[in-house]
Amino acid sequence: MNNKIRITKQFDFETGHALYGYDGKCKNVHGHSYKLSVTVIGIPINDTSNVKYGMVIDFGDLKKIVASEIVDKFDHATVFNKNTPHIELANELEKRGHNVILVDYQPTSEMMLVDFAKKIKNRLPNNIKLHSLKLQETGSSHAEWYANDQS
Ligand SMILES: Nc1nc2c(c(=O)[nH]1)N=C([C@H](O)[C@H](O)COP(=O)(O)OP(=O)(O)OP(=O)(O)O)CN2
Ligand SMILES: [Zn+2]
Repeated sequence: MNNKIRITKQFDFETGHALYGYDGKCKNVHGHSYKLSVTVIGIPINDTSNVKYGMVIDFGDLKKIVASEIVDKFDHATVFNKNTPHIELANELEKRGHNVILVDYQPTSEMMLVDFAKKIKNRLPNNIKLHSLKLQETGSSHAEWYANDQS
């Protein structure tokens, strides 16, 4: 029987951002201890001679993908929307040796998830699908991306 199983790994990273044009305190540069949960779905490997026997994907291999695409880049970096005047601040910080990420979206939890989903999907083997992502920004706020919600 082909039992589809979802597996989840959680990642942590510390990232700064600012919401340009926002009407609240998050228009200021500030940071979060983000928690990202990545859930993939697939059929556990059924070949007893495969070193990954019984696994959908080795948690370690999932970690390598998410670390290289997201955690290693976003941890201790500050994210700015490059289509706003924050580009000047970003350029100045970069000039002074700070770790800056320029994106072409407002760096809310929602839009970061859209970016992360695309990056992770591009790296997964064909037989494994991205099921969902959860990005926890504060103790009381998180956003979720579900493959089934996308049209
Ligand atoms: N839909 C969204 N709303 C807000 C986002 C976001 O990404 N998506 N982001 C922010 C700020 O960046 C920041 O995260 C503040 O969030 P908030 O939950 O309001 O944080 P507080 O600590 O002020 O909330 P408490 O109610 O005190 O827990 C704003 N909105
Ligand atoms: Zn914030």
